[in-house]
Amino acid sequence: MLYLIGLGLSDEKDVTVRGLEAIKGSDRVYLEAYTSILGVGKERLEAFYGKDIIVADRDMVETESDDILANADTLDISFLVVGDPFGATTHADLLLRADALKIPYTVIHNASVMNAVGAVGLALYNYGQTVSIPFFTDSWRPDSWLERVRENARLGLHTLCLLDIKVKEQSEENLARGRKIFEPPRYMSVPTAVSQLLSLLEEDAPSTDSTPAPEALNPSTTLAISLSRVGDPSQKFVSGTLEELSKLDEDAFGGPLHSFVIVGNRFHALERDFAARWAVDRENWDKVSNGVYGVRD
Ligand SMILES: C[S@@+](CC[C@H](N)C(=O)[O-])C[C@H]1O[C@@H](n2cnc3c(N)ncnc32)[C@H](O)[C@@H]1O
Repeated sequence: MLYLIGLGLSDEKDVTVRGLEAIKGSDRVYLEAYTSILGVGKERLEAFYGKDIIVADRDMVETESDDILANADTLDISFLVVGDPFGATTHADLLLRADALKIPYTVIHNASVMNAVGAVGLALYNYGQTVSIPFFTDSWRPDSWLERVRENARLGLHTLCLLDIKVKEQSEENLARGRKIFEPPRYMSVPTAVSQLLSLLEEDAPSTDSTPAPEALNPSTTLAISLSRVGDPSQKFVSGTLEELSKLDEDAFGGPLHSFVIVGNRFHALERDFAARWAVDRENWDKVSNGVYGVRD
């Protein structure tokens, strides 16, 4: 049996009782370690679960899934995913492969950033498409996600922006020379994401749609809410205009992981008042949210 197990968002104790029982009974335990991280390292998980853990990087999951699934028709294999196994990344490939090999699987769910984002105060019902913001490079400034944000904005819907994670990346030189030397992991912070967004807005990249929506995103009147380490005791939320968030330094948000929400242009009064609690500048929040934003029933 293959168990696909969500670990939740914070530390080793967020695993569910069913998840823990499955892990304890497994012959091999893998930890998917490239789409998200917990606030604690693998050693803490091993000590709590009483099991050795094999770290599965992207390469292993994408190209060696048959090794992960080896003998899973007679043995029990656990594949651990931070958050929920279907939160953002689906791991559908692994399940399809298991299916093709006639290996039965069980999914054990847990909390995900996709539902814990509710903690910032905006109703989950009022979110549109989620986007992932990739790191810009010197030669590549991917912006297709911005059109998704604008589509949501036209409908008055909020956008959850998940931020890029780079683990086991090779420098161009090491890649070219075939050297398996990896750069330190990088987790995109809110300041980086907001400054990338503002630089795209400055360029005013033409929309592929003729609807005149770009004005829906404006540095001084678009509200956003950051969430750092949601689900952890150290979690932190900050709300304000894009401009206000861009002026804060990294310390205002603390360590990874970070996400942020671009508020749609309509607020339910409860959403507005709840999210006001994290405002950088409460007076400005009230001015923008009451003056620029519409009201949702
Ligand atoms: C590809 S998603 C993986 C989601 C994970 N499977 C889940 O269900 O939560 C990873 C991104 O989600 C966001 N994220 C995950 N956990 C978070 C947390 N605890 N607080 C804030 N953002 C988080 C970060 O932007 C991170 O780069």
